[in-house]
Amino acid sequence: MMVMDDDTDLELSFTSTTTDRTFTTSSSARSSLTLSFNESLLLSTTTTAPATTLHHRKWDPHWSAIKAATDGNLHLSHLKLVRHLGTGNLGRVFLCHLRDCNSATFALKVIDKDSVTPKKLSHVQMEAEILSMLDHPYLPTLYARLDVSHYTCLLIDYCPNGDLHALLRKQPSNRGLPLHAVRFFSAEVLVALEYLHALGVVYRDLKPENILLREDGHIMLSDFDLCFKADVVPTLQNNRVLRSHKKTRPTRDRFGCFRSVNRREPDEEELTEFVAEPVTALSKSCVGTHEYLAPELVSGNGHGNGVDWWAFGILIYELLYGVTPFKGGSKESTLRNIASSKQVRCHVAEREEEGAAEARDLIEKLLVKDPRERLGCARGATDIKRHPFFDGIKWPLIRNYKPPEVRGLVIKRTK
Ligand SMILES: Nc1ncnc2c1ncn2[C@@H]1O[C@H](COP(=O)(O)OP(=O)(O)OP(=O)(O)O)[C@@H](O)[C@H]1O
Repeated sequence: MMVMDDDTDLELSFTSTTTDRTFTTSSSARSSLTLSFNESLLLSTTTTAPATTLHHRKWDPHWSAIKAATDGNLHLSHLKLVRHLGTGNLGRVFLCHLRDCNSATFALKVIDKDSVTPKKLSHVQMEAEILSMLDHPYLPTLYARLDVSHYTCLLIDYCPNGDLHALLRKQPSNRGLPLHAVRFFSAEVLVALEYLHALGVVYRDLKPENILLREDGHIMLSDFDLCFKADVVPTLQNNRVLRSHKKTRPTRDRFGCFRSVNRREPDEEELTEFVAEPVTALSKSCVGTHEYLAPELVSGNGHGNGVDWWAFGILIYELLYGVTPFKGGSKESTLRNIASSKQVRCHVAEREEEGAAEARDLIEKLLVKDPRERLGCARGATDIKRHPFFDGIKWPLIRNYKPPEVRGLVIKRTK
């Protein structure tokens, strides 16, 4: 790869490999492309910047750096490309920073619209549209969309800590992450999915590769090209819930003996809860990554919000055990395993840490073949958050939790 950063021209050329991790990808051929932006192209840039004043991260120094460097109107010429970070289905991603401020780093996703199929072009539109809607700490901020000639460039947050897939591979004997880390990362993913679903966005591509890690160790979900949008009607629902799932105590039977099985305290309370779940979402296009596809996606008879909750179950499983539960010797056999699955059993070597039984129970409730019976499908994250695996998490404070210390994760602590 070669990167040239002249003050007037941005030019780079590289050889890259397209990936075929997703179901929609057919090509795994190497592609060699040259990108060059000359003066006339730079002048013809159309910049679409989201309304910064409304953004919850308006205090973010990235916004003020952009404002200071550009008078608010960002062009490609304001950016200095540093290196190629990776190549995806749609385009290439570069690390860059503002020419006038090298501490303000970003990721620039560059899509050559002339080199993608009409179907992939619709994925580009979807990704740009979804990104422009997002305003959440676990999701990327779209600082600008730059349309230059036949290129669309999306300027988003840069995550220097890689992704959860790479982090998993750094664990001893590929045995999964420590349980407290699984709990932390899956709780953050749950909150990100909750937000997406509240916007009516079904994500459809949950997997460790798409969970990037920010400098501070918190997650950032990426890749929105396979999403679909649906209607969502937020409601307030009254629900009877147990005060605490762990409140059990031995009870005496009528002969005065202690029963061997603990019974739950009937300690219920009525709660009014906010539910915003796209329960009527329906799509028939089969997209996603094989090992993460829900049975209804594999059968192709239509699917909705439930595919994300299934994938959430696969994710927790993979983070815990280092493998996915239905993986076969080939993509076809993986799909067969998913289609024939009745009820998943966590058969891999048991983990003994505290909380492992709760994790297994949650996985089993998420990996239910019938989406109507699957945890999360009816009331979304509201029900999943209440599962004993997440007991003790103070959800409104989760953004302030300290990320776990995990081998291979270097966290920059803020003072
Ligand atoms: N914001 C980011 N910060 C750091 N690295 C990133 C960022 N976004 C993408 N990358 C890197 O660039 C690579 C390509 O990302 P991209 O989102 O284009 O495709 P992808 O993750 O391979 O998914 P897909 O092909 O399904 O769209 C990723 O694998 C990742 O390594």
